[in-house]
Amino acid sequence: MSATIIDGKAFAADIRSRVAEQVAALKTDHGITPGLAVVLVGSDAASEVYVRSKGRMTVEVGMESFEHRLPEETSEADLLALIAQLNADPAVHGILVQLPLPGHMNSDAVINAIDPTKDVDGFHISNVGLLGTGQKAMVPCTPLGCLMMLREHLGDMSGKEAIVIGRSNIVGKPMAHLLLGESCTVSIAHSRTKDIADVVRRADIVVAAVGRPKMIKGDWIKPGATVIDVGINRVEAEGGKTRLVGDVDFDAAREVAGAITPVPGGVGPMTIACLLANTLTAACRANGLPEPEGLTV
Ligand SMILES: Nc1nc(=O)c2c([nH]1)NC[C@@H]1CN(c3ccc(C(=O)N[C@@H](CCC(=O)O)C(=O)O)cc3)C=[N+]21
Ligand SMILES: [Mg+2]
Repeated sequence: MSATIIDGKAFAADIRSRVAEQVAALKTDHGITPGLAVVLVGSDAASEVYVRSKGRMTVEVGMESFEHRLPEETSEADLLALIAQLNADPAVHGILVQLPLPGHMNSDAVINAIDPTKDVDGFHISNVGLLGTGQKAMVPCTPLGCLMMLREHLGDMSGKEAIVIGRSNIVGKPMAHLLLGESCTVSIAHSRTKDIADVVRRADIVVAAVGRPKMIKGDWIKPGATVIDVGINRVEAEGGKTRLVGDVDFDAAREVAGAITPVPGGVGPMTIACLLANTLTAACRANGLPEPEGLTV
């Protein structure tokens, strides 16, 4: 039996159209245009691609896009000064500083300088604390996108065994909190986990976020499990080309799983859609308006 393929690309397009509708209403009813500022320090080729597609989709949903490209050698003080300026700018409702930052910067200090109400990545310690205590937070975009796909596909997740593979602050840890919020029994596996295949085999829900191509094998998957593949790994392909593969061995896992997300076209597009949803949420909250429907946790 072959798994249902969860179409993140189509789901993301649907979320963006719902965001666009609510942005239009915000404009006509309240004269507010949500604005998203993206800051890119240095010129990593992959980062350039993401920043461009974020900028394009921001404009497509009717929001204002502010792009700030700073040279690699920018000082941390100069970056902090830009963040202070964006924090104070009423036209900017969301701020995203593209990670990773150059090695000479203290990323924690930079992220924690963002006004937490504008922190659409949900990486500020105050948003991490709010999520960890079950309070209203800005939720990191990738885990939020994964949760939306899981809810759509599974509905009630109460009592299900969930495993998150990877313990990063960006995906693994916030994902585990979100699954706890759905009343799953949650485990986090990582590079030191013993007998990881057996641990994964118990899970009804698998979220793979390790950043290692095809690490999760087909025979690690419990028959019928739902598999969310967060990995976006660029690997060499035939003819000197490159292609994207996930953290899961897709061809093998799809023969066992009940449902699985593809790479590309799974989690990646959902991440960007959730960034736009978070920016809309931030604009609503900043103006004392109700939360957008169906776009927050
Ligand atoms: N502060 C910060 N926040 C981020 O959210 C953030 C970041 N820094 N740094 C870089 C990573 C990476 N990231 C992606 C988003 C969408 C796709 C995406 O849409 N991928 C497409 C394929 C794109 C392609 O072909 O390269 C897909 O999976 O279908 C990929 C990667 C967000 N990141
Ligand atoms: Mg790890």
